[in-house]
Amino acid sequence: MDSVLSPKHIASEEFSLSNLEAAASYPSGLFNVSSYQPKPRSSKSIRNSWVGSVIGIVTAGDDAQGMNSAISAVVKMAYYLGSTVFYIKNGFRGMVEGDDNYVMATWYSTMNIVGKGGTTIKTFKCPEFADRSARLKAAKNLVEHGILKIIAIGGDGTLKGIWALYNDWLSLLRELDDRDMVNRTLLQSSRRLRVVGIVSSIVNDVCGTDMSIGANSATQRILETLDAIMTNASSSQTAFIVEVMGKTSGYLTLASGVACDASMIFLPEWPPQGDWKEELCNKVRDDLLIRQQGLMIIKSEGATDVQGQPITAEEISKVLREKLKIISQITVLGHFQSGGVPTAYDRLLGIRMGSEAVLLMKDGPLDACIVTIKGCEMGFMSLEKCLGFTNATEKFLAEKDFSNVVRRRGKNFQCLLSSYVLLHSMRSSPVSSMAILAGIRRVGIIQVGMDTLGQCIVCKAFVGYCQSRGYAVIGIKDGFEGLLRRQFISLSWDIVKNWTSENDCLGSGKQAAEHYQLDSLDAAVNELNICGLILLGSFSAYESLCTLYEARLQYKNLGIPMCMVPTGILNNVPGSDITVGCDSALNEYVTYCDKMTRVAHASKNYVYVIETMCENAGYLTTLAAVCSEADAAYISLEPFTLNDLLKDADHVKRKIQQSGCRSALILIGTNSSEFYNTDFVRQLFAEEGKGVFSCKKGVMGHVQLGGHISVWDRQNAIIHGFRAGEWLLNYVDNVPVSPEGILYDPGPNAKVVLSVSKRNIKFKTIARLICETDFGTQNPTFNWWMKLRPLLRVMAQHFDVEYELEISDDTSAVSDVEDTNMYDMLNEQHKHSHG
Ligand SMILES: Nc1ncnc2c1ncn2[C@@H]1O[C@H](COP(=O)(O)OP(=O)(O)O)[C@@H](O)[C@H]1O
Ligand SMILES: O=P(O)(O)OC[C@H]1O[C@](O)(COP(=O)(O)O)[C@@H](O)[C@@H]1O
Repeated sequence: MDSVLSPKHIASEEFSLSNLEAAASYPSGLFNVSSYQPKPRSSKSIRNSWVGSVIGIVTAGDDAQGMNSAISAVVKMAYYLGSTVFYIKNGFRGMVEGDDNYVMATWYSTMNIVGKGGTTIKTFKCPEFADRSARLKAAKNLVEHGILKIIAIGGDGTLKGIWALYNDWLSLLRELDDRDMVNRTLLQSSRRLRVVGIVSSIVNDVCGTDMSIGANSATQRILETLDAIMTNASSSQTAFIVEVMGKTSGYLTLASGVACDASMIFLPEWPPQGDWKEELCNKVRDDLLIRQQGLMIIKSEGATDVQGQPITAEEISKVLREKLKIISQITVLGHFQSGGVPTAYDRLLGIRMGSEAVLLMKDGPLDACIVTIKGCEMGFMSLEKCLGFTNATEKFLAEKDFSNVVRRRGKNFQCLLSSYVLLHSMRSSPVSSMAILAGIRRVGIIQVGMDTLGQCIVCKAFVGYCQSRGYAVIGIKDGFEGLLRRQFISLSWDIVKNWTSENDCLGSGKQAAEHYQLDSLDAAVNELNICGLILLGSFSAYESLCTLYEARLQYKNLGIPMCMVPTGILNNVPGSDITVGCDSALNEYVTYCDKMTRVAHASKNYVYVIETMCENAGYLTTLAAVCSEADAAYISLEPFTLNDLLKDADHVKRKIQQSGCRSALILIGTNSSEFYNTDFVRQLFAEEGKGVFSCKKGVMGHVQLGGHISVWDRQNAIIHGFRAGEWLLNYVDNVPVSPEGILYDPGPNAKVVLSVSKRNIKFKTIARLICETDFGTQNPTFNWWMKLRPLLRVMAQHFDVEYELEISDDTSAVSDVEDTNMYDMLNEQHKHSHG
C-alpha cells in the first residue's frame, strides 16, 4: 500500500530551524522547569454590551440529543449580554402561527435541561414553510415581536427554511407594507435580519462542520446496542444485520462500524464496488475462518449498490442463507437512536455552538451563517455556502458520483472511511504468524503509567497495520520494568483481533524511564532486537520519551525511532489537543454528576462538592463542570483565593434564595490547592450556606478509569494506532542501519509524539515539544480548553468574567491547513482494497 507520509514528508515535518535551536538548547534537569504562568481572573466584562437586542430561537427539524444544551447556552449568553430571547415554540409552524408560540425565555427555564434529550421548545413539521405565504405570516409575527435575529437549530431542512426566510426578507417586508399588515415605521426599522444556524441532526449530513449536535450521542446509543448484540454474535454462528438511520447519510453506520469493527458495512456514499454479494460472502468467510469472531453487518437505511439499487437487510440475509448457509437476525434500530441523554461531547458541542451563535450574531461578519466545529476548533461558514455544498452532495449522490460525495462529506468522514477501508484490507491479507516470527524487522509497543480505556484498541490497530506491511510486533509487558526483565509477547492479528475494550492488554509499568538504569534499558532494547518503538501513555510516557531522547547520544540502541501515542484520562500531554481515553472518563464523570444533581434536586437545597482525580491537570474538572452546569470548577492551573471561594459560596446562596434553583454542583480537582482541599471547600460552603442549603461531598476516585469506552475514544484509538504505525514503519524503512547493525538516528526527528492539533494528526518532535512543556506541573504550557473556563462562569451566571468569542475574527477560521490529503489517501486505499 502506498503511504501518504512519504520520506520527504517525514523529513520536512516539524524539522525546521526552530526545532534545531530547541534541540540545541534542551535544558538539563528540565523536569524542574516551571514555565506556566496562569492568567489571574479578569474583572473586565462584556456583560450588558448588547442591551435592547431581541433574539428568537427555534428548533424545527427532527429532535436530537444536545439541542437543549444549545438552547440553554443561547439564553444564558444572551442574558449575559443583556439581550432578550424569545422561544419560538413548535418549529416553523409556531413561527407562522404566532400567539402563544412566542414565549420570552427566562433563566429559570434553562435550569437542568442540558442533560435532557429532545428539545424543550418542541419541534413540529411545517411543510408549508416552503410556501411564501407561510413565510409572510412568520415575518409579520417576527417584526411585531421585534425579533430580527434568529438562531435556528436543526438539520438541513431547518437551514433551508431559515435561508428561505432570510432570502425573502426585504420582499416580505414590502408585501407586508403594500398590504398594510404592519406599521410602516416598524417595518423600516426591521430591514436587517440576521440568522445563525446551529446544525443539529443525528445523521451528520450537513456540509461545513465535522460534527452536528446529536451525531455523537446517536452513535454511542447504537454502539451500546451493538455491544449487547455482539455478545450473542460471538457465542453463536448467527449473523446479525443491523439497520441504522440516515436516508442518504452513512455517518452513523460508518462511525459505529469502525468503532465496533463490523464484518461489513453498507453506506450510501461508498457502495461496494463490483458484486456486493460476493464481497459480503468473502468478508463473512474471513471473519468466521480467520478471525473467528461474531458476524455483525451494519447497513444504512439508504444503502445502495453502485448502480443506485437499494440494498435491503432482507437481501443481505438471503445471500448469507443461500450462499453460506448462515442464519441471520435483522434488527432495525429506529428512533431510539435519537433518544436518551446526550453524551458529554454533544453537551459541550451544544453549549459551545449556542454561545458562539449569539456572539457571531452580535459581532460576526456575516448576516447568515452556521457555526462549525473542526476538530476542537469552532468556526463559521456562510449559510449560502453550507447549503450550496449540502445540496451539491445530494446531487452527486443522485448522479452516483460517489468520489465527490465523499469529498463533500469532509475530512472527518474521510478519515473514518479510510480507517474502515484499512481495517478491512488488513483483514483480508494477514501475514501468517510463522512469517511474523521469522520476520527480520520487528517493532515494539509498551505502555507507561496508568492503564486507560482504549489502549488495547490502539494496540490492535497498530499490530494490524504493521502486520499488513510484513513487520512483526512485540508487546512489552508491564512497562519498563517488564522491558528490563525481557517480558514480552509476540503480537499477531490472531492475538489482538478481539481486543476491543478490555483494559490491561499489555500491563503498564507505573514508573517513567528516568527511574531505571539507562544502560540496562539500552541492553534490553538491543536484545529484543526491535528497530522502532511505540509508547502508550500520558505524562510519564512523555517524560520517558524525553529521557530516551536525551540518552540517545550515549546509548545507541535508544536511538531507534520512537512515537508516543497519547492516552490517558487527564489529557495533559504537550502538543496534543486530545488523548485517547479522556472522552470516556469525561462521560463517566458527567454521568456521576447527573446522579448527584438528581439527588441534590430531590433532597432540595443540597450543594455537592465533587472531587475528581485530576492531579495538576484541569481538563476533566473543567469540561465536566461545563457539561453538568456546575457553579464552579477549581483546578490548580487557575489558582484561587479564599475570597474567590467566599464569593462563589455567596453566589450559590443567592441563586438558591432568589431563582428557585434547588441544587448546585461545585467541582474540585485533586491537588487543586495546597490549602483549600475538598474538605475545606465543603466546610466553607456548608458554613456560608447555613439556613439556605446543606453541603455534601462526593468523591469520584478510580471510577473514572473504568466504565465503558466511548465511541469517540474507540474511533480515535483506531485512527491513532494506524497513523502511529504508518509513521514508525515509514521512518524505519528510511533510516540506514549503522555499521554495528543498529538502526540509529540521533536526529530530533526520530522521537515524536502523535499530536491531534486542531483536526490534523501531526508528529511533533520531542525537541520542539519540550519548549511547550511545564515539567513542574506536568502540563502543556498552552491548554486549548482553558478558554472554556470563562464560558463555564457565564453559564453559571457569574458575571465577574471576561468572555471572548472562541472564533477568531480572522476569516482563516473558516479554513485550515491540512497535513495530509485524506481524500487522495482514501482513493489510494480504495484502489488497493478493490484490486
Ligand atoms: N426547502 C425548504 N424551504 C422552506 N422550508 C423548508 C424547506 N425544507 C424544510 N423546510 C422547513 O424545515 C422544517 C424541518 O425540516 P426537516 O427536513 O423536517 O428536518 P431537519 O431540519 O431535521 O432536516 C420543515 O418542517 C419545514 O418547515
Ligand atoms: O471550499 P472547498 O475547498 O470546495 O471545500 C468545500 C467542502 O469543505 C467541507 O466543508 C469539508 O471540509 P473539510 O474537508 O475541511 O472537512 C465540505 O463539507 C465541503 O464540501
